[in-house]
Amino acid sequence: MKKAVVLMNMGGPNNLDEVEVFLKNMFNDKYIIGAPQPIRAMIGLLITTLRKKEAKENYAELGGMSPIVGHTKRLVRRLNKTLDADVFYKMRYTPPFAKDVLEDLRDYDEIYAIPMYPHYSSTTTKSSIEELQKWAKKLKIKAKIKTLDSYYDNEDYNKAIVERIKERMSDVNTEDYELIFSAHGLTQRIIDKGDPYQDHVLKNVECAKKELKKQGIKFKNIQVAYQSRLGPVEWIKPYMDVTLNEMAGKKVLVYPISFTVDNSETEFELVVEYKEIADEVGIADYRVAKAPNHDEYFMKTVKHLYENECNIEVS
Ligand SMILES: C=CC1=C(C)c2cc3[nH]c(cc4nc(cc5[nH]c(cc1n2)c(C)c5CCC(=O)O)C(CCC(=O)O)=C4C)c(C)c3C=C
Ligand SMILES: [Fe+2]
Ligand SMILES: [Fe+2]
Repeated sequence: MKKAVVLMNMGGPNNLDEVEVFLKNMFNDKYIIGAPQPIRAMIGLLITTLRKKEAKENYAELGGMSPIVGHTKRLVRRLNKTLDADVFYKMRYTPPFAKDVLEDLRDYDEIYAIPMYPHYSSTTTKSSIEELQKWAKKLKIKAKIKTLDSYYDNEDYNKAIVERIKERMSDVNTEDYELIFSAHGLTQRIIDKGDPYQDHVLKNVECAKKELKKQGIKFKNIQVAYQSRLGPVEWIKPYMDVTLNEMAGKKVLVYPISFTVDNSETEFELVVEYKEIADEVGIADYRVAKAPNHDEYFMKTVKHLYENECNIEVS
């Protein structure tokens, strides 16, 4: 029996020429921009045109590509050494796409598609699974494809979060710090239509708080805020910049709760852009923890998800 694990993520440019491809594909996704065609294409073109120059400059500062690429490849390499399946990854908006990876999986019997999103959202998990399903059908892939919705409450995943917090705070007393769990934002409209993402994020924070307590780690205060707001519409609140503005004179640790793998939203938006706000506001110390990446507890989580939790058959 030939088994493959496919990690599914959003993607990010592999080089500066791919920045436009990334943005175009993202804003052409019906789960990101809900408007029907051709309005969606027009909105997509407008946002891509407005966004691409700054986005390119940001990715240039990150070395000409998204950090998501290297972190994902490293995770795949390490998982390949520990799982009894061959491990691959596919991205939603940049290569390798679902169709590219599925071509390599023609002689496999089972494919375990594991979202790199711990929280379910139509904009991420659903969009990725549907894409995989569509191409599996088109390419007549014989393998059974299995997946799962979310794992924000997995104990090892929450241990990985706490490991990353401990790692960033090893030289200071956590009790002097405010902890902000920063989640990627979503438009309020998507939440109002029933998307469980925010509910899952808040439940994840409760699980992480329990794990911190279990390990005797205390912070001055713990709260949640949402980053990555874009355009003039309402996004879920509180906004990260507003929260930081209330932190003058305080010491702050930010943990990127939406992500299992570091990417431009963590390594650029949180580390560079929000640091500028922190400095302007007069935050006494501003730190950002790493995402789980290849932490041993996260590797254990993926192993567990593959072995026990892929109960949804999609083909
Ligand atoms: C309408 C816009 C967006 C929605 C909705 C959205 C949801 C969403 N995104 C992630 C994870 C990631 N997003 C990333 C980048 C990114 N996201 C948006 C917009 C929306 N995201 C933009 C415009 C960008 C590009 C940033 C830029 O500078 O232009 C990334 C990083 C990719 C990388 O290159 O490293 C991730 C990861 C989640 C989890 C989510 C909803 C739950
Ligand atoms: Fe995003
Ligand atoms: Fe952002």
